[in-house]
Amino acid sequence: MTGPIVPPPNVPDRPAATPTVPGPPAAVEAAAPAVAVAGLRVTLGGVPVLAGVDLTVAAGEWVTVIGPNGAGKSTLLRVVGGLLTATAGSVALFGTPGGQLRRRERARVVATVAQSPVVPPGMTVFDYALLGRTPYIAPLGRESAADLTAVRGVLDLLDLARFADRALATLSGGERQRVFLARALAQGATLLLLDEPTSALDIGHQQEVLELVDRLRREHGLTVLATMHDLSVAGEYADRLVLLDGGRVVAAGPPRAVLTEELLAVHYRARVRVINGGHGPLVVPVRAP
Ligand SMILES: Nc1ncnc2c1ncn2[C@@H]1O[C@H](COP(=O)(O)OP(=O)(O)OP(=O)(O)O)[C@@H](O)[C@H]1O
Repeated sequence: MTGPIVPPPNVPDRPAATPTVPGPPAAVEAAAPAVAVAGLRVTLGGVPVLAGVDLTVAAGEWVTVIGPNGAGKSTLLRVVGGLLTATAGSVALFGTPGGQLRRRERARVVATVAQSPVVPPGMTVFDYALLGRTPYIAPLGRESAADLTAVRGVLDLLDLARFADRALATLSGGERQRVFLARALAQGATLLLLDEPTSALDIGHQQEVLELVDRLRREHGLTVLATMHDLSVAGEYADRLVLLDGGRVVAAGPPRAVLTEELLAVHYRARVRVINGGHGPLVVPVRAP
């Protein structure tokens, strides 16, 4: 990305839910956590995937869920984003029970970048990012000039303007991953759910994208709930890490408390060295002697 980073036009100025969200008065909403998950259980195909998860994310906070393959990280994000219904337990977004949010209202509050979103065949990059504006467009209506401006702004922000007219399917994996994020930012939601958002990005674009998200968080009150496999990067950007294993939270706290050689040996069966980094611990895999 070149040039100054500017926020997309529809990212709200404050972290609390927008007036479109039903529920308690604004003063109460502002104090409510962005995400409050309690006793969450999910059973899929007869298998317990989440086995009683509690999780709170404060408004404006960045929390990253880590854990080995199959731990339940994506499932947790899907439930928080309203894409999957829990077997038991509760989810509230900015103080409003998730079940009370209608689809359009939810889309103004929470935007999800899934691991492998479905790409409609033949759709251009611009039109895909424009899908993020759906919650603001009346049924059977057309997008407004403000919607088009918002999409252009987000594509500029993510260094994607030159791809605007290209079919999304013709982009590289990393370029496409930035387009998925563009659609989520165009949505202007206050809560961003990022499931492995940088897994296909080169190290430079990885830093640019995460710095951009962090800047939007600091300057515009975005709340971020992410999953990541790169533990060093997870620790550098998150205020808190939540370590999930077997559908349960087994550790949670600041990166220094969670990224320890002992915990990573037990839960990832990994041999690592943890060293001090600028913003958080750095996790270096080491071979057996
Ligand atoms: N529809 C389903 N039926 C049965 N099991 C499922 C279903 N969907 C997911 N699972 C299982 O639930 C578990 C958790 O999956 P999930 O994708 O949440 O894990 P994850 O922590 O995100 O993993 P990864 O790091 O590999 O992306 C896995 O063991 C997965 O096989």
